[in-house]
Amino acid sequence: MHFSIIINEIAGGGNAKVAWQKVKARLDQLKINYTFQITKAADHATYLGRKLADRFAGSSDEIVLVIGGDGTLHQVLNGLMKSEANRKHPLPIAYIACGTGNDFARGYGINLDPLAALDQILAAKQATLISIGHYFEAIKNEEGFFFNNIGIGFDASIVSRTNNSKQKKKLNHFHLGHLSYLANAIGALYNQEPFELMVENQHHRDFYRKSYIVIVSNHPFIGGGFKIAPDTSLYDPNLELVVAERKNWVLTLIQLWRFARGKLAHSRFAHRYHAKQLRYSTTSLEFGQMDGEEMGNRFVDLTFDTIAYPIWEVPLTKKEN
Ligand SMILES: Nc1ncnc2c1ncn2[C@@H]1O[C@H](COP(=O)(O)OP(=O)(O)OP(=O)(O)O)[C@@H](O)[C@H]1O
Repeated sequence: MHFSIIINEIAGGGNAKVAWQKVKARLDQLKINYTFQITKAADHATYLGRKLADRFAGSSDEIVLVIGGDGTLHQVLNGLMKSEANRKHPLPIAYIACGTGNDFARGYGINLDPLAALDQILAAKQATLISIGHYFEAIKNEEGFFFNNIGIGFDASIVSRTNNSKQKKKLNHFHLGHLSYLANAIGALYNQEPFELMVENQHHRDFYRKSYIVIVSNHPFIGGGFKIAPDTSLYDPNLELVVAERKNWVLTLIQLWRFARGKLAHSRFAHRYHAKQLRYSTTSLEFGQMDGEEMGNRFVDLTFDTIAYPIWEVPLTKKEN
């Protein structure tokens, strides 16, 4: 078995660099066969993923190991999936989570200690098939894949603020990335105007005039551990869409309180869709995020479904997680 490793050393405010030193020492000690590349710029991981797929897709003894945060994982996946060969015979991905939010690690069951995560990878005898999100955006004619979630509006505005805040680095140092998310949520509230949304689910259309939380999830967690979609999992081929409308401050505060406690989806203050295929569109420019990566300010007409993807890592049991 050979591991092609992609490392984003700046993930988690530098956590990934420290993790990589430990992992490298262990790999050398165990005489594991590997090569590695360190990302040199934003989005470089997409390019590296594409190159690996071009070279190795279809090979049965090649694993792509990602060391970084959810954003790096997202980029590597999308780089790999740019290759037709990888779509037919996907290279398994292994992951050591060293980011700020680490939502995929929570959703899958990956120890946040890098050496313990490496043990989970080395213990795997076969790949575990999970469900990942696939989207097509009709206005810009773009498609891609996501492990965690895609959000527009409020959530994306938080991501943009969190990614650009100095506070993130500080809180990250104390492993409190989710607090940074929460702090920026308050700031985002002041700037986020509600917007019109059309949701299509099995030929039925719903219209929301004042939506502000619109999140499609592939597993329960967002923003460093908030449970936005408690009823879906990486083994469920369905996605979960949660829409919340902004009507007045009292309702907004109740919604956010429920969001923070992981209880928004099941409350009467939100609308929830659980389906294998979904579509939604906006009529105004809105910020978007995918797996914590910014999509920019744009109109969207998004169609979603899921596909299976192999992960080379023994998941933690519910008790261990
Ligand atoms: N050498 C580099 N210089 C600048 N940016 C980089 C470099 N390598 C990667 N990046 C960027 O770093 C960003 C953050 O990476 P990532 O999302 O993995 O970490 P994080 O934000 O700390 O974690 P999480 O997404 O789990 O909260 C990505 O958008 C990626 O494009």
